[in-house]
Amino acid sequence: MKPYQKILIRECNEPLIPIPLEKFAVELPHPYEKLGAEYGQRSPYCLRQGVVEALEMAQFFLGTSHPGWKLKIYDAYRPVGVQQFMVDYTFDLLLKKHHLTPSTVSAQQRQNIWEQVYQLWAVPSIEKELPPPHSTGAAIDLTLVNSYNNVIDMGGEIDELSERSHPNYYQKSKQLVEQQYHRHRQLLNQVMTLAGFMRHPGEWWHFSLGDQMWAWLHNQQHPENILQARYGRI
Ligand SMILES: C[C@@H](N)C(=O)N[C@H](C)C(=O)O
Ligand SMILES: [Zn+2]
Repeated sequence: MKPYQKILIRECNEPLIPIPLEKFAVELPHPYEKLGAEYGQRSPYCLRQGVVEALEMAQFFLGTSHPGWKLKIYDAYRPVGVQQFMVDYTFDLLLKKHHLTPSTVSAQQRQNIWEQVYQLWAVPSIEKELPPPHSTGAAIDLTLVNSYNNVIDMGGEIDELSERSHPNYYQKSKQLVEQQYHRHRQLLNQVMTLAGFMRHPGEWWHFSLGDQMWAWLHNQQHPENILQARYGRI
């Protein structure tokens, strides 16, 4: 169990609604659907109503400092079944990367690979108190595009299993290009934070508002004003 999963959830029953995609840039086709993940009737481009409103606010803040730039949505709502699919997919990917198969992998190697998987992905738990963040409709993975719709280089890909995914990976770099990556990560964080989101401490692209991770991160910064989560699994 991760520390943020100790946060109590007081479900507010706000609806999951479609993100108005015409206002944003969007990764299409959806990266996990492309891999074969099945979403049923719900689109991955949905979020809780209050989260969609905050996202629109973040986009507004971005446009005021960087005219024409947009948030580029990579992933949002993710049913637990898709979380399971992506966890299994990542495990298989790592097996292949190490030239292993299910029949040749040792118990120790298997455990090391699972540890790597869960460094990046939340556990696909179906327990109500332990929802994977994206299954609450309160988490989003995203990046930035400029006014020519070119994706801004953040010095790493979304979902990359490497040290570069850490938000401050380039913070102390002396290289100009890497300082620029850091500034772009900061810009994304700044507009999202202004709108009320909190960034995942290990992933520059993952933000949430109102879920357990958001409340936990908020409470670390504001121990005088302890919050609970308002969005559980949906
Ligand atoms: C891996 C990335 N897309 C992501 O969303 N990670 C978080 C921790 C998750 O799985 O909820
Ligand atoms: Zn995420």
